Amino acid sequence: MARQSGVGFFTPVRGSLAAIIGLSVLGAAASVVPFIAIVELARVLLPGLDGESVDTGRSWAIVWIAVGALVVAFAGAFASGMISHFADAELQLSLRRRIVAHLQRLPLGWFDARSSGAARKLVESDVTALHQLIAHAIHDVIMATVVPLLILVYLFATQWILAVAALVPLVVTLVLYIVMTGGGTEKFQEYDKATERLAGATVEYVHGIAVVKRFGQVGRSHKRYREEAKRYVEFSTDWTKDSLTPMAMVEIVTSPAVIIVYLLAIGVGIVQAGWAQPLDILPAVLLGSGVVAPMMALGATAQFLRNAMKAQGSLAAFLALPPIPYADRPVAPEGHEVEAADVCFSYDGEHQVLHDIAMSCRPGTVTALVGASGSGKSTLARLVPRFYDVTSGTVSIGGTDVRSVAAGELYRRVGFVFQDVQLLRTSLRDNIRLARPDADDDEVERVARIAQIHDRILRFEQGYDSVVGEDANLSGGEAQRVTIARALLADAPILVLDEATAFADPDSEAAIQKALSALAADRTVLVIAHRLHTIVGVDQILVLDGGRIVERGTHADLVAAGGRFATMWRDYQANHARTRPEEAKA
Ligand SMILES: Nc1ncnc2c1ncn2[C@@H]1O[C@H](COP(=O)(O)OP(=O)(O)OP(=O)(O)O)[C@@H](O)[C@H]1O
Repeated sequence: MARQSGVGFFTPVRGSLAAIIGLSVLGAAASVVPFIAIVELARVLLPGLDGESVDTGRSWAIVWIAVGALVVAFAGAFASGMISHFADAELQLSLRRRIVAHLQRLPLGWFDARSSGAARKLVESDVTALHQLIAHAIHDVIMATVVPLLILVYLFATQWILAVAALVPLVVTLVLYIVMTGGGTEKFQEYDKATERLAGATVEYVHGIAVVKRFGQVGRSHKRYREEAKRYVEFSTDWTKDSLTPMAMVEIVTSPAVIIVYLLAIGVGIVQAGWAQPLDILPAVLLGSGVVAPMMALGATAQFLRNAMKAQGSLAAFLALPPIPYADRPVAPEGHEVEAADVCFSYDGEHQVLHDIAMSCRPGTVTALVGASGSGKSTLARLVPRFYDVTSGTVSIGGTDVRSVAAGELYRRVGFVFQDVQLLRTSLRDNIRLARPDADDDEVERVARIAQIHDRILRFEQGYDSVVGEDANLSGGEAQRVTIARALLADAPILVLDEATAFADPDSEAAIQKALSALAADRTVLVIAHRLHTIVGVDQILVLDGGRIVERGTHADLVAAGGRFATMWRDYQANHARTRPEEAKA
């Protein structure tokens, strides 16, 4: 499937590719002609040494043909180089557009499960890797095949024994290459793996340095890095050692001087044997080294080609990801009730993460999802804004299946604030009014006040015009309050919230709680609750365990029932009486 969608990659530059191939073949062919011309010129001029008359007209014709061929060779190489760079730019643009268009059609969950680095790698590195293929490799490969082929045809036409002799260095080189690369792709795969492992260990070492230092594990992490570096060096050394002798042999058999002397020796032999005229040696001496030389230039190209193939594979796999389907005839929801009926869900089609979920969240109420880590709270919450589609059953808003609601309509109705806060590298003002770019400054400030972030913003020199990541470096809790302000301004009637735990310094946490309460007023709210004191007053609590709702009711109901929630609450209070007495009492 991945392969199929890769087929269309080059469609926008098909014409240019044909031109590149045509011009490269022409240039390659023309580059051989001057050498043939020298041989032919020798045939015309050398008899003159013996006092015979020389056909000057023919001599000049040959010279002009050689000059013309040189011009064509240079022009062909220049034009194909130019077209290939234009085609490369065009291909990169078209691919980047396809990637971005496809990104927009993917389920939001795809982004959730990946860092932004994954998308960046596709758009930047993988697309750039194709540059070498279009801009250089096609021309190089054509030169490396057409030139030797034409030379061999010419040599066979003039003196077949020398033609066979000229083939020998090529065959020897190919055999030596096979020996050096350990019989094909295996060694390269091993090399790739060693490089990847070393890169992984390096990243882990550099990124994790703060954490490992904190836990006194520097030695361990450093050890892994050292081991991988050692393994890499050992692999490279072994490989180099194994290929040292064949590499030296390749250098020798492909050296033009060696080839010329070798062909001269054979030439002298066959002239002595009376199988050829002295002039018949000239073509092989002049052109013989050209059989293997262009092939040698392919060495560096091969590595770029492998990268390009890999990039093409990952781009094809990405473009083959199924987009989220939207209804041809969207239905507008009537009301803001959120319901789930018989919902089952699996990320991978094998392990079911949610089982037979039924829930109903009425407008103007707050529903809290609680449960152990991994019980499925985030997954269930993410089904409402269609980060993923249910495997079976339905999630609906206002009585309409979310799959039947138009994308824009769905995001207008369902706001979400998750913990992995995403702020854009633009002004705080624009970050807040992302969903409503027409909102005026007063409105932006109003929501920022409610979200408890206004004062903090004013403390930046540029205030609301501070650019995130440049003028304004926000803490996790502050960033989350900016996204709360954004959600307030977007004014979606349904809200899915992930209560912050990651940024739980007491001041920030209290501010976030206040901001969240403001956000919740008059909406249908589904909140993933981690700290139970914050949900004492909510309208209903759904307790999840292993992807099932095992209890539901108000806080008082559930505590009175003495079931799982009651135990959670007791444990929570016991823990927090020690750490945060004011919360436990709440
Ligand atoms: N993107 C994903 N791909 C595959 N499996 C996933 C993905 N996200 C979560 N899971 C799995 O689904 C199950 C439910 O995870 P989920 O994040 O919904 O639980 P949770 O109750 O929200 O946990 P936490 O409180 O730790 O956030 C877990 O077993 C988790 O490993």
